[in-house]
Amino acid sequence: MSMFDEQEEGEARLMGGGADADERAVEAALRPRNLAEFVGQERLREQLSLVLDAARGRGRSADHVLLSGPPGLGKTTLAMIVAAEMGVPLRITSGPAIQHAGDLAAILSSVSEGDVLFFDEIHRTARAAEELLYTAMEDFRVDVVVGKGPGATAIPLELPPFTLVGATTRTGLLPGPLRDRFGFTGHLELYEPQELEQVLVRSAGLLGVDLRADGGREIAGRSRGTPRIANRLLRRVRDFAEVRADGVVTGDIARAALEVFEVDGIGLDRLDRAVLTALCRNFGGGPVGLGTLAVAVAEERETVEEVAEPFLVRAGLLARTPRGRVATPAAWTHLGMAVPAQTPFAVPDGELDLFNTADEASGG
Ligand SMILES: Nc1ncnc2c1ncn2[C@@H]1O[C@H](COP(=O)(O)OP(=O)(O)OP(=O)(O)O)[C@@H](O)[C@H]1O
Repeated sequence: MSMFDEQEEGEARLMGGGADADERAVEAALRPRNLAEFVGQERLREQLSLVLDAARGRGRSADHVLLSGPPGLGKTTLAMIVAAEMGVPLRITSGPAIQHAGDLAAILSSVSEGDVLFFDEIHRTARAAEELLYTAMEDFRVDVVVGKGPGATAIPLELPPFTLVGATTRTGLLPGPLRDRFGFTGHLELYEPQELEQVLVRSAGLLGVDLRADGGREIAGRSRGTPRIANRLLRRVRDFAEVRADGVVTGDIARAALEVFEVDGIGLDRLDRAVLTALCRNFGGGPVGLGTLAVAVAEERETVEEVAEPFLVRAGLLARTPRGRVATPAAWTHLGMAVPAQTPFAVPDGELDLFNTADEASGG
């Protein structure tokens, strides 16, 4: 992986495997190019537009921006929009691409005045590089250490002012000093179905798909609050409509297509259902540690936590508690199982963590 890397696919599981280059190209083509085209996230859009207008008015580069939220909600898109709105180039790198402080120093020293540096998965940056980031962000300076041991000297390297746009799925994983160096922090929320319908209408227009209102409603309702998923489902429904029908995407066509692709009525896919099923069937509804749950569904902890859980929590099917993951009665009902007389879903006040992660004491 190069230090400046292309955006990796955060969520390719829907199609059962990595999205190929074509899929990525289509995704790129569907990205909104400016804030006006960006659907939803009203509050964040307003705040960001104020930050950018003010910076433009002062003729300065914008303050550093931190964007957090589950995959596929538009963090990369917003970073691109920040650069476009400021009329400056965008450079892209990511936490995992930076293994050593030197990697980061190389990137920072190649940044020009005003550039926007998009730093994806910033919470995964190596510790040694992180400290370099502190002075780079605050003082536009990096201290490059030359030599080793007692003879080592730090040579300060002045940087031109630039804007760092950091993206993370979990703000809580960022060390305080790093978080504090962002002048503006925005959290992206899962989208409402009506907003996803707007995303779909726009995408259908760009892709030349004949999407009817009921088709859009059906797809939006099964997109787990996520524009990336809405756009992917639209493409799969289009495949189905073209191969098995006349290409028009109606509600019936969308339902039939999504059944083929194993996306259920509320948008849960195979992984979501596997997590719920394991929780209800293997662990009696919990509480169970995240790690144990991840092993039970043969997935990485991060995938369960960052990809499956946010929507399961939002749908009221799963709760994160300090003692572990717990199924709500609705989970059994959704899986078509009888709700046990006593479910573990009796969470003391204040222990229910609906949107953030309470890493359970048991660790899992
Ligand atoms: N608000 C929006 N309006 C319209 N389309 C959107 C919006 N947000 C995201 N999209 C679409 O969803 C796709 C995914 O968005 P993006 O890559 O920006 O998400 P992300 O949050 O950076 O995801 P990850 O964390 O996985 O990198 C893009 O192709 C874009 O077209």
